[in-house]
Amino acid sequence: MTARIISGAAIAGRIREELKTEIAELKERHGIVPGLATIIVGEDPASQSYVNSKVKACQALGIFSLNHPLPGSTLESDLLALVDTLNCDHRISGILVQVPLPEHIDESKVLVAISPEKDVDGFHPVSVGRMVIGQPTFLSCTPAGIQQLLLRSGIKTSGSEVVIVGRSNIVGKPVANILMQKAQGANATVTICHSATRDIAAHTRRADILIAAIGQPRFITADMVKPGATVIDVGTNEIGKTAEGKRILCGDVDFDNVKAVAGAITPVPGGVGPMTIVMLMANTVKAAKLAHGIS
Ligand SMILES: Nc1nc(=O)c2c([nH]1)NC[C@@H]1CN(c3ccc(C(=O)N[C@@H](CCC(=O)O)C(=O)O)cc3)C=[N+]21
Repeated sequence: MTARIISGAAIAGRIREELKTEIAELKERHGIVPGLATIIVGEDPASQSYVNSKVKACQALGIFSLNHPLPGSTLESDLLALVDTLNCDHRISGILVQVPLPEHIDESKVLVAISPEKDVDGFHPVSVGRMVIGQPTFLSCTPAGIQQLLLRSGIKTSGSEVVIVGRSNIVGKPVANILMQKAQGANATVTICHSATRDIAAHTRRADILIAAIGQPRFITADMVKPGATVIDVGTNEIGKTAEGKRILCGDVDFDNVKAVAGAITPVPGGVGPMTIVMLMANTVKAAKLAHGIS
């Protein structure tokens, strides 16, 4: 058997088309242009490349965007002051501060400084809290993208065994919460594995849906996957550069071998990554509507 490839790139393309229509309507009927502000501190090339993709995605959809690249030596107080300015800027519907931040800046302080109404990343404790108790909120983009991938590929989560490897605040924990939620009928039975889990493979082999968000190239091998399972690969590990200096990416899943066992699998690149970006656009549109009382 060889797995069906779930193309995040294709599904993200369809969501982009839906958003384009919605954005054009907002402009025509209400004179509203959604706006996204991105802040990046320091010069990490991977972070710069993600932020560039976000800015490009905004331009393609008709979302106003402001990027603030700041030097790595930026003071925490200056970053907080910029967030505050953007909180008050009526052109800006959503604010994204790229993480990780340099060591001298307290990430949690910066994330709580973002107004929850503009928290399109869904990292503010208020957004996280609302998500956990199933209230309407901004869902963080990678977990929301995974949910859309499953929904739009016809993969049933209700009653399914979902096993997540990785317990980060930006992927593992939120995706677990979203998929176990009764709201929208997600209703999965969720297990989270991490570095202290005894016998990770014993858990992953039970998964109907296996989500790999570890940050280690090819961590999930074929023997860890139940035949026919759906495998979602959240990893974006840089394993080298081409002769032209382009990054070579590899997921957390040993794709070539796992695809012979799995029923469906997401590739890297072209899987979860493009979904993350399009869900950020969706959250920005949602923030603009909320700010203007349009539902
Ligand atoms: N505040 C904040 N919000 C984030 O959402 C956030 C962040 N910080 N920090 C870093 C992670 C990582 N992340 C990715 C986004 C897109 C791709 C993506 O589009 N990947 C392409 C390949 C891109 C390439 O070729 O470099 C793909 O998988 O097809 C990957 C990773 C968002 N993150």
